[in-house]
Amino acid sequence: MSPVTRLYTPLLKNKLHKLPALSSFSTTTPNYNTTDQQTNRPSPPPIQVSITESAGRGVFATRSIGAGDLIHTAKPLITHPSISLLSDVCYFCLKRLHSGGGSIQVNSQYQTIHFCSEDCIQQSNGFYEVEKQADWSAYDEHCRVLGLKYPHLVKRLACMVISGAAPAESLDILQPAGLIPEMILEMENEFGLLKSTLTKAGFKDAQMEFLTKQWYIGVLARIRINAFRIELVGGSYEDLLLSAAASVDAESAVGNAVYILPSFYNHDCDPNSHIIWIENVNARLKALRDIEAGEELRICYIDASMDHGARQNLLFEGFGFRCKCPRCLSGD
Ligand SMILES: C[S@@+](CC[C@H](N)C(=O)[O-])C[C@H]1O[C@@H](n2cnc3c(N)ncnc32)[C@H](O)[C@@H]1O
Repeated sequence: MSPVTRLYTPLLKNKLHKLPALSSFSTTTPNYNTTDQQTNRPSPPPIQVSITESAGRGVFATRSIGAGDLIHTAKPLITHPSISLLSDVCYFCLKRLHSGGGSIQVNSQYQTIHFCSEDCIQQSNGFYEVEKQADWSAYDEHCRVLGLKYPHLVKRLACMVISGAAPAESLDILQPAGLIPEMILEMENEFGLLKSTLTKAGFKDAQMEFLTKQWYIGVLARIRINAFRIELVGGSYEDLLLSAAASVDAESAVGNAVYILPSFYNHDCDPNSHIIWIENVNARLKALRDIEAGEELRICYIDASMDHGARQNLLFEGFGFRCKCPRCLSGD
C-alpha cells in the first residue's frame, strides 16, 4: 500500500457493524501513545478490529479521537530496502544514511550492506545470519529483470523462519490476494530459485520443511495486498534534499514492509486516518479529522488526487476490489 492522503469534505461515516469478534487484535500493537495515569502502564490504543458491512475486517475507534491525534504506532514484521538504495538506507529500519558517515558497513562473502546502528544489526540477526550464507545473485537478478520487490520480503521471512526468529505462519492472519494462473506460474519459478539458493548454501531439508510451493504462494499472496511502500517524511534538511532527488529519479520509496495491525485498515478515497513514517520504518497511524467512537478508521491506499476512474482501476488491479467508499459512490 502506498497511501498518499488528501483531505476532502466527509460525506458519510462508516459505522461499527459488529463488536467485538476480533477485538483481541487491538492488544497486539507494541507501542501505545498514552499512559494510564493510575498504573503508569501504556494504555491500549483506542481501536479494535471487527467485521465491516462490505470490506471484510476493519479497524474501528473504541472512543472518540481528535483530529491530528496519534492513534497508535506500529513496528514492522518484515522490512526490505529498495534494491537501488542498498548503500543509502539502513538494511533493517530503512532510515536514510548520511554521506557524512556514522553508518556501519557489514561485508559478507556475497554482498556489502549498511546499518544505521548496532541496535539494527542486532535486530537483523534473525534473518541476516541465514541470508549472508547464500549467494542471492540469481534470485535478485530475477526480481530486477521483472521489476519485482515483494519476493525480497518473502526471502527475508524465509530466512527468519529458518533461523527460528519467526514462525512460518506469521502472515496467515492477513487476507491473501486473489491470484490468476499466470501469477501462480511466476511464483512457482521464484519459489524454485529461493529453494535452490538456500539448498546450495547448505541448508538441509529438515531446516526448510515449511518451505513449500504452497507456503511461498500463500505468503506472497498476502504480501501483495498488505505490504506498505515506505516513503519517509524526512527529519532533516538533508533528508528533504535526498527525497527531492529521489523523486526526480522516480524512486521516493526507501523500501517495503509488512505490519500486522495496520494491515486491517480498509481503504477510503476520503480517509479519516493516515499512516506516516518520519525517519524510519516504524509507522504512525494518525487521525486526519475528528473521529467518533464506533466509526471505522480508514486510510487511503493510493493517490487520492487521481480522478474517479483512475482510482477505481488502480484499486481493482492492485488490490482486487471495486471501491464503494462514499466519495466513489458520489461519482467524485
Ligand atoms: C489490506 S486489506 C484490509 C483488511 C481486510 N479487510 C481484511 O479483512 O483483512 C485490503 C483488502 O480489504 C478489502 N477492502 C479494503 N478497502 C475496501 C473498500 N473500500 N471497499 C471494498 N473492499 C475493501 C479488499 O478486499 C482489500 O483487498
